Amino acid sequence: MSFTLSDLGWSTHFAAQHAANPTCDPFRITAVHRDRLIGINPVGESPLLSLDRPTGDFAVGDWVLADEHKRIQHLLERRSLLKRRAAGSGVGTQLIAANVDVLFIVSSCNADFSLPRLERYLALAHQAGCYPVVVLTKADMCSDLDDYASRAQSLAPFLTVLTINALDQADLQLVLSWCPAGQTAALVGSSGVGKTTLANGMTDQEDATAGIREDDARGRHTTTARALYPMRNGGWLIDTPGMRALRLLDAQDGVDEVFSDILELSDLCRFSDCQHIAEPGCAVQTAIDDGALDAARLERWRKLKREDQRNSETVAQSRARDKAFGKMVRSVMQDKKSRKRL
Ligand SMILES: Nc1nc2c(ncn2[C@@H]2O[C@H](COP(=O)(O)OP(=O)(O)OP(=O)(O)O)[C@@H](O)[C@H]2O)c(=O)[nH]1
Ligand SMILES: [Zn+2]
Repeated sequence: MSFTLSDLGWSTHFAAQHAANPTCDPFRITAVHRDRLIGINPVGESPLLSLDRPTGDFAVGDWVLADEHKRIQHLLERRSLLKRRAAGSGVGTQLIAANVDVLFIVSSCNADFSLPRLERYLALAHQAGCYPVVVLTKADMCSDLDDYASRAQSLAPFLTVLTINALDQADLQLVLSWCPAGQTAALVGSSGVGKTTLANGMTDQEDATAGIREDDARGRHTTTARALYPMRNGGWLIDTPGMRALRLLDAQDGVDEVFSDILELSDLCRFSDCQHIAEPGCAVQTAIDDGALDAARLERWRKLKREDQRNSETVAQSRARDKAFGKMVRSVMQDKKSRKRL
């Protein structure tokens, strides 16, 4: 099956960048490996080489320009980027997906439903530059559906909230209609809410699990996991293990956007550095007293900001912390040694 560039999500945003380097061919990245990348274009899918930069600089969904030897010459400016703090103790950034138009934030109409969690994901969507759509699954097993929907809706006036049964074809069509042909979606949400069910329902299941066959360096056929799947309606779905473990990273702007009501109130506080605890003339506390602002929402905002600050700790800060820890360990060891000698 072949796709045109616009089928693959190409737009004037990318065409303008290609115009500056017309001798190169555009490819959309479908998989990122340690030593190479896989790209797709109207001719088909093929391995691409990155000579100047590590493959970790690229994300599934990226558009690149490659020369006739399939060497990547340019990474095109992204429309959106989902990233996370790399696993482990390092402070590196791991790119998760690029050029995602719609982020489906999946939760279910049961115990998983949690406003703080939805807010986190909303902040993430804003930060990345994706359009958020809240999808509440298991509607068929819930008796107070409107209650869940209106609580989610209360997070933002124009937030799109869908309540669906992920096993129902008509409901799947409704979800798909929010990511039309040529657009790219991704799913986030906790374990068990129905992401796999949705992903399978929105894509051609066989195709989604098929992977890519390619020749490795020794000419052997290998099958590698693909991460960009065509959806039934001509849209695309990015699904990677990293996508399932997203945390907030440098999401300050996103957090501020989700809690813009609190920020607007803060502007009215008497003191510009008001902590909204018990200061005189605090507009935030007044709003809580008046019932205009939920105290729990203020608490959630604080928690999210703290978490974000920790996650955004700079390399220097983290090194300093590690150094201080190393020093402490050494002095304890020294202490032990000198005590042994006694
Ligand atoms: N009745 C009903 N069952 C659903 C719905 N969505 C998902 N399920 C079921 O819930 C279970 C979990 O769904 P999954 O799709 O595996 O959830 P997941 O989010 O992919 O979970 P992880 O793979 O752990 O990340 C499965 O048994 C699904 O069949 C729904 O809307 N209605
Ligand atoms: Zn205040």
